[in-house]
Amino acid sequence: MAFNVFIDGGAGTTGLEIADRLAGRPEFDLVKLSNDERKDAECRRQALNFADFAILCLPDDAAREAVAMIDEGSKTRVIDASTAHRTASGWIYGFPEIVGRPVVAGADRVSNPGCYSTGFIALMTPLIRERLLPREWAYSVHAVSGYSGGGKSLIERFEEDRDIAFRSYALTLGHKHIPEMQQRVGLAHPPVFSPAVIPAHRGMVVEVPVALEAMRAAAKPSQLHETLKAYYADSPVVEVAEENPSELLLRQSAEPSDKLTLYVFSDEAGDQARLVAVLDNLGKGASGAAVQSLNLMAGCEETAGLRL
Ligand SMILES: NC(=O)C1=CN([C@@H]2O[C@H](COP(=O)(O)OP(=O)(O)OC[C@H]3O[C@@H](n4cnc5c(N)ncnc54)[C@H](OP(=O)(O)O)[C@@H]3O)[C@@H](O)[C@H]2O)C=CC1
Ligand SMILES: CC(=O)N[C@@H](CCC(=O)OP(=O)(O)O)C(=O)O
Repeated sequence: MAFNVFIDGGAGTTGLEIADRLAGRPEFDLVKLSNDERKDAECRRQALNFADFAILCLPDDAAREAVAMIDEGSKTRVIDASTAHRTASGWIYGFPEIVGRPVVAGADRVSNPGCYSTGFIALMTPLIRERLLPREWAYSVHAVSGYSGGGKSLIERFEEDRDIAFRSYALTLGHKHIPEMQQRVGLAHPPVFSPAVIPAHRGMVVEVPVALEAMRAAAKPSQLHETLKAYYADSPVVEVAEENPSELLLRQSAEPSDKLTLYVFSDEAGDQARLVAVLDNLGKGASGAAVQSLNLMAGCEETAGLRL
């Protein structure tokens, strides 16, 4: 028998991409609300309680409201794509490579990682756990995202104003992904985060520069690379590049992808490195990650429906 899946916010950017990845999957039946019903509280409440799985693709407040609509003792299991529950107790962080596949598989409340956080956490967690980089350092993170990362409103803005070549933002600091970056990696200080948007629909580069010599790190870049490679050796989604290209490009024509690729670039002496994650903000950064968690929770093959 198929599982009933309700995507609350299913008409939005993340929701539509999740539906695409579930299309043609006999294990899942989508519970659909009409355009008139999709924001009606009673229709949503019924769908949320009827579903085996509710995937929330909503702004944070609406995601909190949706969780509150689920009756106590209801069988509904939740995957929340918003920021609302990423550091909340009682929620499992939906990053199977980091928290463990069985942990996600057995969870009833899963919070999907933020897109930028996905790149940062993937790069940093193995290296901090192995004590190759210090927890106490004040790290910086630089990133660019395709404009679909800002949902329908940012898509509209970039598609109307074709003159924007680059948009740096979060200039008062304190971006909403910082708490999950710090907490999940276990850092002593919040990283300084500088995100930007480029005129491409999708795609993301997240970079952490590490001054290995200055921070007296216990490792050279080759060890960082080997450690990441060993950590993700059994992952069908995360790959660690064997060869370093001379440049990294995001393409405006990029197709959806659920892969996450990690690089370690360094100088010849090995005193400095640039740790870089390349992903699709709508893939492993959002919808692909949600489907990966759903697969594990439903007992399906981890990568079913993913674009790898
Ligand atoms: N886009 C991305 O790359 C990523 C997004 N996310 C997160 O996923 C969530 C969804 O984002 P995204 O898909 O980009 O956003 P969109 O703005 O594209 O979609 C949000 C959808 O939610 C609907 N909605 C808003 N309020 C309500 C409500 N009260 N009841 C029912 N539906 C509602 C909107 O309706 P309407 O169509 O009428 O506006 C819209 O369809 C957000 O929390 C976002 O931060 C996470 C990682 C990456
Ligand atoms: C380009 C852009 O605007 N990106 C979004 C983050 C996208 C994402 O990961 O969303 P959530 O953390 O909300 O789930 C932002 O910086 O707010």
